[in-house]
Amino acid sequence: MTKGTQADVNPDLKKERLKCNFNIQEVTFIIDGGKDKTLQRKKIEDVALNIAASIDEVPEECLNLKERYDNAVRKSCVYSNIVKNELLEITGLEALGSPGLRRTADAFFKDVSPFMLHLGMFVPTIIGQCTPEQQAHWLPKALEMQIIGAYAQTELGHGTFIRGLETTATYDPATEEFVLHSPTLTSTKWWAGGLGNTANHCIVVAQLYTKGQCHGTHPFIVPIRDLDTHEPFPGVKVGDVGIRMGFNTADNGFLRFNQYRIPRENMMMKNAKVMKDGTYVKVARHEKLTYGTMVFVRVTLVMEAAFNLAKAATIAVRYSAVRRQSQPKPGEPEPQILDYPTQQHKLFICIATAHALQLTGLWLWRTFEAVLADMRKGDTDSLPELHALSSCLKAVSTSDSAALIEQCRFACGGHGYMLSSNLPLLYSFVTATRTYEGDYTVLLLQTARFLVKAWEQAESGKVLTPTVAYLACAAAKEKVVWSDSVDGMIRSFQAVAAGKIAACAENIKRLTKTGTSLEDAWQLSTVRLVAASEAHCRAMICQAYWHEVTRLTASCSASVKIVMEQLATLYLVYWALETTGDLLRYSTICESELNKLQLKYEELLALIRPNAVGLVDAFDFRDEILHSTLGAYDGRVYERLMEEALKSPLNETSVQSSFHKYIRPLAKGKL
Ligand SMILES: CC/C=C\C/C=C\C/C=C\C/C=C\C/C=C\C/C=C\C=C\C(=O)SCCNC(=O)CCNC(=O)[C@H](O)C(C)(C)COP(=O)(O)OP(=O)(O)OC[C@H]1O[C@@H](n2cnc3c(N)ncnc32)[C@H](O)[C@@H]1OP(=O)(O)O
Ligand SMILES: Cc1cc2nc3c(=O)[nH]c(=O)nc-3n(C[C@H](O)[C@H](O)[C@H](O)COP(=O)(O)OP(=O)(O)OC[C@H]3O[C@@H](n4cnc5c(N)ncnc54)[C@H](O)[C@@H]3O)c2cc1C
Repeated sequence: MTKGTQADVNPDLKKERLKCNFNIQEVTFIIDGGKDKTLQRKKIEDVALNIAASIDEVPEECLNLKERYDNAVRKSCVYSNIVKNELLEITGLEALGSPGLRRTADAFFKDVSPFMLHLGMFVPTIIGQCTPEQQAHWLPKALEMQIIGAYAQTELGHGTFIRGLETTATYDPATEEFVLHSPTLTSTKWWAGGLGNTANHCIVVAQLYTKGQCHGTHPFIVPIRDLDTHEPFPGVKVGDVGIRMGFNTADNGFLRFNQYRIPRENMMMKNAKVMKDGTYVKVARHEKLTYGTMVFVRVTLVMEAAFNLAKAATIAVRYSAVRRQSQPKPGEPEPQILDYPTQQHKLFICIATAHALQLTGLWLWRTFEAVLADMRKGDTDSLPELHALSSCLKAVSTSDSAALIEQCRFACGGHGYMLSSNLPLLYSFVTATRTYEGDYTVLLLQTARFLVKAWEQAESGKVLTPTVAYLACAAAKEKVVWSDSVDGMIRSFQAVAAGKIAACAENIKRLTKTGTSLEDAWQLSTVRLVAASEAHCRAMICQAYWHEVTRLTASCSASVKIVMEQLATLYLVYWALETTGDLLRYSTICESELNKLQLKYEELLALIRPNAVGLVDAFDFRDEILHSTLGAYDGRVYERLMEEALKSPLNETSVQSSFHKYIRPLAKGKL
């Protein structure tokens, strides 16, 4: 946070900060995952942001496409040197996934670094899919930036359906090489970040053929450009996919192979090997371990969703404290828009959701680490549950985050539409997360597979894994008794999820009994399955969020415990009100209880109101990271809007050349 002197701060924001009745730093520690994490993050920010402050002479958005890309590469090189020489020194390799690194990256790039996928997927895939010997070869080069990599899985014709990928890698035992080939237009690799112009290496997911047999998709490390000249190698055709809604500095690319050869050792061989003679050897115990990088990234995307939403909430809440509009009481001054309950309704759920996703994301990360530890011992039993968990949480968190960031933009009125508010860019960046790394619907359907199986196990009295244990109680199929206590609301959300899952299972059973194939019965139930999966995910977020708040505030000051619990309760009540139809169907809630719930919601808005600015201050974003005229710590909104407007290239001269060329001749009838 760039606090400046108190004299510079907008008086309304100053008053808001005096109203705040809890210790902001304690909340920051909770959100970061502990005091040590906060201190480490701040240390990283202090190192990196000194340099970031002067990194852009002209605002990114005023450059043309090519200039923006070149500028992003320049900044990426500066930034990766800082990462390599200074930040990794602070925390070791762990820094790659640290919040400090994520945050400081945003100070350098308003959009996205073309190196993001190198650190975000290329390096993690080397760690997850290579043997120790392969890691020893590739990892130091990647970390030293001697090579830059991308992750090319998606093709023009297929993204979701990985088994349908068309690129082939055919083993030739005579030369001990794989021959990579793109047999059709639709087999062209498409979308990989960093691939278009930046990367010289690429992880390519291709159908593996050896001894005339196809063994399904496997990952390969493929050199695509000469390290000195950067020219693509013969047999490689690579380029940019064209202008996108966002991600325009991410360098998303396409890639085609024409009988292109790589050494046998470039197959990533942790989970499967091809021997010199072409014999295929499966090493992994679980069929889907080659999908490991996707699971890893889905897990990280939950906290990524929280992070971006927290930024938008900070911008919109600070702006709403500064902005005054309308005159609800004649003769009185215009109120701060934050005083309108409708504005509170738009914004406090954003703060609460950012907390819910961050705390759930930290819990998911710990679960991921535990599953990874089991897998290192050869035990893959908990992988299906992790896949189900990470799939639905990735889907719901990214979808909620995108929708609420857009809500924050609406909450800022016209000024929210300015690029300088940073809300449009944030939205275009986050809305992509709903699609990449697994589309929303597709991932919810993956979780649904797990849920239907779990329901069948519950019905037959089998022991259930922790995240679906609630289904055992629901097998009685009676409406749950409604209570507006926190536990009561969570039980009701679980009853809704269980009821929906049961209805799906019954529908599938009914259809198959009357002669429909299982595949068709599944398809005919998918609208309900997605809804069931979403309800399960919501119940899980509510439970994890409340559990974490209780655990983490046990040793906090009373005021912090109160404000954290108010927010968590708001989240639960909000979702109860959003899903009243479901509650009426699966719980005993009635009209009077719904009215009581609405009142409780409105009371919570009023209780949170004095702490709203304190709560977003607790996200602890420095101005260099927020990049927003509306959201800076000092609240000098109007001054900043004017300063940014004056930087527009259209203000460089008072008369544009187009006036003399077109408008004047038009007026004189000479055009
Ligand atoms: C200088 C540096 C600057 C900055 C850097 C700083 C910071 C950056 C840090 C952070 C930034 C944040 C993020 C960065 C990361 C990425 C950003 C952008 C890029 C995105 C990249 C991509 O999108 S890569 C491509 C991703 N693609 C997908 O996700 C495809 C989705 N499809 C699938 O996953 C699968 O095809 C499918 C799951 C839908 C179906 O698979 P299929 O093989 O057909 O399986 P099924 O037949 O459906 O199921 C069979 C059983 O297998 C089980 N299953 C499926 N998947 C898994 C799995 N992953 N794990 C375990 N089990 C799995 C499934 O449940 C079935 O089980 P049953 O028991 O039911 O049979
Ligand atoms: C900004 C961005 C960056 C990306 N970066 C990378 C990258 O670095 N590397 C990489 O390999 N890929 C990358 N991707 C690709 C991304 O992973 C895919 O776009 C994503 O997995 C969705 O696949 P698709 O595009 O094939 O969509 P499709 O699967 O064609 O989806 C289209 C529609 O069909 C529906 N649908 C599809 N299958 C089913 C089904 N079985 N049941 C019901 N509905 C279905 C979907 O819900 C969706 O509504 C990126 C994409 C974006 C947008």
